[in-house]
Amino acid sequence: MTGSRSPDRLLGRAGVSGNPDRDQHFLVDERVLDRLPTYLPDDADRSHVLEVGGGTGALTDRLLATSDRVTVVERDPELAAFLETEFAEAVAAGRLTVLEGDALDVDLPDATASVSNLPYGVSSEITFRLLPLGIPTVLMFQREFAERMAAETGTDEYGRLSVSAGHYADVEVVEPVPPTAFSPPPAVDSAVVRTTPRDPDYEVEDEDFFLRFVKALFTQRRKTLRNAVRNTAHISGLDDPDAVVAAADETLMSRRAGDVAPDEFAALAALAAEHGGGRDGG
Ligand SMILES: C[S@@+](CC[C@H](N)C(=O)[O-])C[C@H]1O[C@@H](n2cnc3c(N)ncnc32)[C@H](O)[C@@H]1O
Repeated sequence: MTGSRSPDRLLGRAGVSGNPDRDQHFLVDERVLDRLPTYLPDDADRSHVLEVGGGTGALTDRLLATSDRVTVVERDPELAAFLETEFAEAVAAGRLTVLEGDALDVDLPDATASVSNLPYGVSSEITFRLLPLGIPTVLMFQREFAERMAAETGTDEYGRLSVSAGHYADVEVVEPVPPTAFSPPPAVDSAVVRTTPRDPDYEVEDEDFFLRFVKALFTQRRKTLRNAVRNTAHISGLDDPDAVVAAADETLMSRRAGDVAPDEFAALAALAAEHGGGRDGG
């Protein structure tokens, strides 16, 4: 039977209690666990769902109940072995694959969606592996990170994280989650974020340059873009920042990074790339 395993019993059977030093805070609130898969967009393809950080499988169980196939990545060898045993039936039926390894290194499968209660220590790096896959995701983050990721242009929280995430997807905070929902409880509040992939108005050919360029401009978020482009050329790797400023729209150059939307950054990065951006930055 799937979708009904008690998180407390799973913890007991696995014989673990969670180790914060290993980013292990297990979700024990069954209502939150039950809701997570339902936050995927209605039209999401649930044929192959990726879960990063399987733990003792409380979420894996719910994903098996709501999708055809699940791949779970788990770095802790003991937990990966436990998942194989606990869900042996689903593994044998080809409905569950357990990948033991670091989610930052493993080859990710061609999943159609991801639902994950992420290890917070590496949540940013994992997110920027997932978003370029162009699949819908439901991800648990530290609340402050979630709010910065979903922030609207022009707000105090809007920054490079909002631009980078907003370039790939529409991002919404769908549920705040208190520390008491986890065992052991983390020191911070959490929140669930839904990302729905979008077709950006401007394609970015060199993603690394785009992310570096945005990061550089936000180091000078109170300056006009005109000054920020010039002052941060050494960070972004622009050969000829004056040429970029001259070629760009004058009104855009008079605005500040915090008021510029993701697509406008992408267009500016494309223009910068034509003027030597991305060749030698780092
Ligand atoms: C926050 S717990 C979530 C566990 C479970 N999904 C739940 O909801 O209770 C994060 C899990 O990710 C695992 N983990 C930590 N760092 C990881 C990494 N770099 N790659 C893969 N798994 C990782 C931890 O061992 C832990 O099981």
